[in-house]
Amino acid sequence: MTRRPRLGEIGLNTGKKARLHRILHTYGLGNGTALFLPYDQGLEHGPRDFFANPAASDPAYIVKLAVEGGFNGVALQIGLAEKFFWDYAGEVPLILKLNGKTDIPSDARPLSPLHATVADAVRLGADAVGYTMYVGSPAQEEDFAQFRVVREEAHRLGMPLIVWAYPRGEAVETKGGKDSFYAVDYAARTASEVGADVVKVNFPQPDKRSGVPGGYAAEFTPQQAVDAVVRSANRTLVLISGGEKADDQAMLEKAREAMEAGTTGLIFGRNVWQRDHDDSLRLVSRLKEILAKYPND
Ligand SMILES: O=C(CO)COP(=O)(O)O
Repeated sequence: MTRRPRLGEIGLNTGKKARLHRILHTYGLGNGTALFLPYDQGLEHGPRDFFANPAASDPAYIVKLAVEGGFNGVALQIGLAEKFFWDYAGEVPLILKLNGKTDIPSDARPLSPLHATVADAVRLGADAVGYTMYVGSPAQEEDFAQFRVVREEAHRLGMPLIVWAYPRGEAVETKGGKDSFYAVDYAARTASEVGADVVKVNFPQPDKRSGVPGGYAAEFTPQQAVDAVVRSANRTLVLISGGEKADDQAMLEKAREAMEAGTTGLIFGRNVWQRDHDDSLRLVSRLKEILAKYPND
């Protein structure tokens, strides 16, 4: 296992350190791990994600679930944060997603435009901001320029910056696919190089190409692949996302492998809220049993 970086050694300014400390050590299990509830799928995928559990289309239901489940944070876009976080402010950390897009246009030139600022996050009492970066997109240059402005503002205001690092674009598809180990590993490295405090990646899948260089060997076990991703992220903390709803056993195994490999935590949305309320909380307790085994100071 790659040793997960400690908060005290990742070069944060005071505001960033205080906020990340609150997220990791005051909320959730308080043991330095994190379980986040993301809720930007209504923008990113549209209403179809709520068909499995219509109650989840109500943001108030989700923010309450984040409090009841003892999450380390709930990730919302500005519109929902302004209307629904107020009732629970202080009870669960807010991660304000600053950019986002729909999946209606073709994915030829993925770029996620900004809808909010770090100053909005401060006003709303957020403990972190989230930025989606499409690594490898033909619009990467614009993305990097947009990100630089956010990074500077986050630094100035002492706000931890979490990058949702998504490999995207035609070039990525010819190099193993967006969820391949090559692409996820590169995205984690990119996020750390450009200044993310925390990076969120999908669980890496085996590379579909044959004859890839040794470092991307297809014989890696899933856990070895995540281990390499954590190493690539170096002093940027790594979160693994849940993805589409899958079998519980498979999800729990994914969570265990990720934590065993040295990730700091999990960001599971659809797998948590695309089921009824009590079932969501049951899965959350099982995920927390896993996190409890990997404390971090
Ligand atoms: O971070 C995420 C979306 O913003 C991950 O969500 P899912 O777990 O639903 O894939």
